[in-house]
Amino acid sequence: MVAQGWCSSYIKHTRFLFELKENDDLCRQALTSGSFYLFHNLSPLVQKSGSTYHAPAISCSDLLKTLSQYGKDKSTLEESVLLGCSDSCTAEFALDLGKLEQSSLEKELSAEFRDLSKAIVKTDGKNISLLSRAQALLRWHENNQYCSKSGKPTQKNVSGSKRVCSSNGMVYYPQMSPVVITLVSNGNRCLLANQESFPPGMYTALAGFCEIGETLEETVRREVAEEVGLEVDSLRYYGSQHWPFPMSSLMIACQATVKDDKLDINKAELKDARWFSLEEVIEALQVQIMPPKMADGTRPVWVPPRFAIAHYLIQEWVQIQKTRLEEKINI
Ligand SMILES: NC(=O)C1=CN([C@@H]2O[C@H](COP(=O)(O)OP(=O)(O)OC[C@H]3O[C@@H](n4cnc5c(N)ncnc54)[C@H](OP(=O)(O)O)[C@@H]3O)[C@@H](O)[C@H]2O)C=CC1
Ligand SMILES: [Mg+2]
Repeated sequence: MVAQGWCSSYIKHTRFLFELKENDDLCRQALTSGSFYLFHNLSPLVQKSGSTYHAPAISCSDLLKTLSQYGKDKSTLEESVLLGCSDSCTAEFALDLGKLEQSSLEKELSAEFRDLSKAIVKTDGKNISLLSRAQALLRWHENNQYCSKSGKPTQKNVSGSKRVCSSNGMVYYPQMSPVVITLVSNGNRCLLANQESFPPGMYTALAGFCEIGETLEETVRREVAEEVGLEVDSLRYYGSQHWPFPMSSLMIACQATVKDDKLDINKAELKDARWFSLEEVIEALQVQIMPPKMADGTRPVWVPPRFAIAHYLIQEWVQIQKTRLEEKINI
């Protein structure tokens, strides 16, 4: 039985979504009463309110009215992917209208399609995870329209939780690549690195993709050795985050310690890596994103902003250092 009407608990929501994913007819029905987050060639539709962006949820009836202006009908709704549901169990979908003319759509919807990597800085937390998930799912469908074995088209189920090859029945599920992000500390300093591709002045924890067959612990040890030539001594899991750029990754964040502190930087991977004191890290956390150049032409060091798990990993390290210092004073 699908959960009906008002439901508030996490379990009810989860079961409701499970049924929508499994049952095409139910999901088709949910499309006709759902709400929609719209994209245009993977750029989300956002509305500006003050200095922040908000992603509007468009009702099915409003969407159908808009689509009718372009000669489209409710069959277009089936190109959507299921994202989740509201507190009142209204199914939420994402739909990419990239085939329609962007500027006229923006006018019609009184909102703009913005590149997610730029819009994310000004978007509120709940909308960030929703849009990240939506973009990753839409991108995965766009990139997996053919079976890699038969070369024949794959078909999306209604919710978009999988695609099936029309000729050999192979099932494809949306993928994300596991990536470890590790804040290495040698006691009272932590290691932050900068890559050629980063915005100027941005330093962050060491990151690297997991290789096939590796455990997370092995990836952390390998990446730290590969990038800065250090042996990890101890390791602790901190938390995780879905990261949509450039493709979909699951960022797994860890705190690690090393005994040695002599860096041997792999210049093919990193532009720079440095040990930072507690005071330097506190200062970097306070610098705005993309700060202007200083008088000497360089930029102050800054760290990833609040939408990136790296920010919280670095903040946690600061908190631990402060607690240690307080404990020392109290002894
Ligand atoms: N959310 C956050 O707080 C942060 C997120 N990140 C993210 O972490 C990710 C990984 O960091 P990075 O230092 O670049 O990783 P790596 O150190 O693993 O280096 C990237 C290289 O690994 C190769 N690679 C191996 N597997 C993959 C795969 N599945 N997808 C893409 N490339 C792969 C590619 O090499 P080749 O080009 O030779 O194929 C790529 O250039 C980045 O996507 C970055 O955006 C990073 C820091 C903070
Ligand atoms: Mg790396």
